[in-house]
Amino acid sequence: MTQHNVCIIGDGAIGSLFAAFASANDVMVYRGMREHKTGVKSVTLFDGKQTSRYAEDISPIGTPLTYDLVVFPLKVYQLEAALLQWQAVIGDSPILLLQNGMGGEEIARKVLPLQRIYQATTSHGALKTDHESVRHTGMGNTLAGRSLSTPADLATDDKIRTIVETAFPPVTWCEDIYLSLWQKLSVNLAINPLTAIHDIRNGQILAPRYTSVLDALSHEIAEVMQACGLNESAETILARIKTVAQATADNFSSMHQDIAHQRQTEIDAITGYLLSKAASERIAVPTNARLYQQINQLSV
Ligand SMILES: NC(=O)C1=CN([C@@H]2O[C@H](COP(=O)(O)OP(=O)(O)OC[C@H]3O[C@@H](n4cnc5c(N)ncnc54)[C@H](OP(=O)(O)O)[C@@H]3O)[C@@H](O)[C@H]2O)C=CC1
Ligand SMILES: CC(C)(CO)C(=O)C(=O)O
Repeated sequence: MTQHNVCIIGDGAIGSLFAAFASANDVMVYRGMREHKTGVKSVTLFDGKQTSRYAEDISPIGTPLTYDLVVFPLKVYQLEAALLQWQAVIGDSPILLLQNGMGGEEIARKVLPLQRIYQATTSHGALKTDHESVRHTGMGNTLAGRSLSTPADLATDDKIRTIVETAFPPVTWCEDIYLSLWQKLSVNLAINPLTAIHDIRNGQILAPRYTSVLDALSHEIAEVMQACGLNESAETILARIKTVAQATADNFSSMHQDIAHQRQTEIDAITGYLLSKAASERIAVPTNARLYQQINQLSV
């Protein structure tokens, strides 16, 4: 059996988790590190096992190599700089964008017009406890698929699917990853800003005082999704938001944590993305616009 090699850019929480899973599943893992950075040395998995094996740390001025897959598990706002920095080293290797929020594909396509681009979003939880350690805080699932702007190629698509399924299980391979990303976005559009603004846990948005804002958000999101050619009703969106809020009731959302720790939020890739789609489709989204403004007021 051929051993696949995967390069993972950065040593963030999710990237380190991906690397730990991949090396435990016999995938050869290279790590794309910023120059002069030593990086994460140990990942504690959900079952308590510790792991961290990298074939090699590579740098953006290293020798170009073709990888079976290069994973970019970064924030959308870090993506353009990272792609520009790493493009010479990764050559024409297929890439996997792994983040919350939208807009990553458009950014990647501008920098790498001919690259094969795959996309993913995960519900695993991972936390960097210090600059050398990452902890797997919640078992999840990863949705992945070929991006809209990448033409189908059965053999390559199958190979990438096998690599992602082997490296980072469990994976749901999506024939329409654009729809799956939008469905995840619809959840983040409600839970993330509301929990950050009101300083509450995810489950608390189910209280009666948030009923009308959830309803308004769901209707606005549905209208924009429908204008983008996606057949989603406000009722389906609202039900999905409530299901995730219930399932993650005790968690603080990533945006809540970003605001609490005075870090840059992902609001531009979440609500900002919806606002830009709404503007081009001439759809009014006042509730989302208000949350966007409130998050920006809270941000550093
Ligand atoms: N953590 C979690 O539990 C979850 C996260 N996600 C999503 O996954 C994405 C990644 O999140 P997360 O892992 O938490 O974020 P992190 O901030 O932990 O990871 C990003 C990493 O990328 C590195 N990086 C950025 N630019 C470059 C570059 N040019 N070259 C090399 N490394 C670079 C950063 O390094 P540096 O610190 O040096 O800038 C950092 O280590 C986000 O969209 C998040 O919303 C989704 C589900 C759960
Ligand atoms: C699904 C949710 C809301 C879970 O906390 C999330 O993705 C996040 O916090 O960014």
